[in-house]
Amino acid sequence: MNASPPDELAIETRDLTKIYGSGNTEVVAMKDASMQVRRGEVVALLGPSGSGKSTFLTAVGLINPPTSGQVWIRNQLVLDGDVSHADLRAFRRRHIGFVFQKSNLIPFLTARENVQIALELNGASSRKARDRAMSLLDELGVSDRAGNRPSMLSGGQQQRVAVARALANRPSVILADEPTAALDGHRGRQVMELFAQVAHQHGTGVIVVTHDQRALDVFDTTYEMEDGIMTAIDPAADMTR
Ligand SMILES: Nc1ncnc2c1ncn2[C@@H]1O[C@H](COP(=O)(O)OP(=O)(O)OP(=O)(O)O)[C@@H](O)[C@H]1O
Repeated sequence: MNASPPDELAIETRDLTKIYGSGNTEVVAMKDASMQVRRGEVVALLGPSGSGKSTFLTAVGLINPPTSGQVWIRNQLVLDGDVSHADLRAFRRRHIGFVFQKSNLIPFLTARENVQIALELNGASSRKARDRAMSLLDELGVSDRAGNRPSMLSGGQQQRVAVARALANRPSVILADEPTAALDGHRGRQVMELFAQVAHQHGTGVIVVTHDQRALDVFDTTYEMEDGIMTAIDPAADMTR
């Protein structure tokens, strides 16, 4: 399924710095944050509240550009400081899937329709979108809930549908912001394992911001942020720098 060279980078950030405000109110939320994520690699990003994790994730997600530094996606320079080198909306839709703390599914659509609409918004015909939505739900173990609305699903099932939706357009990268915060330990671990499985199978680079230390063995690499400074805490990460 992954026809690209195995060491191709899904995402790379070079020296991302974000400064909010100026003068007395200046906050350096992120300083020279550099990360490389290979296709198929799953990365955890840890750090206390206010350490800059969301600032990093929203910069990588092309939502909140850095003050300086570069974001590369699939070896293409996309952001250099706040200067865009691509149509960010189109690029985001094509290359990035998001998973949030709560599943953010559309409440009046069924599980299948929630996945299908992501595909249709990207130009797929309704028949193709429907077939792919069903096959993703099947892969994620929730096809039996395809016809149910989110309120009929458990938290873990909702997150599985959210992962299916994030994968729908075959993104290069999935960014997940505390996706297991609303789940108990067992279900949280299952969702983390799912990220690893989909990353490996689809060749997707995954970055998961988490406070959950219990499932860290699922990740290929772990980074930590503290006061805006990001450090790789897995020795293997040094190989990629
Ligand atoms: N829009 C903003 N304006 C000014 N300061 C901000 C803004 N957004 C974030 N900050 C500050 O930047 C720093 C990093 O915040 P950020 O939200 O990235 O941290 P975080 O690690 O994601 O925290 P949490 O785990 O609580 O979500 C904090 O000091 C925060 O107060």
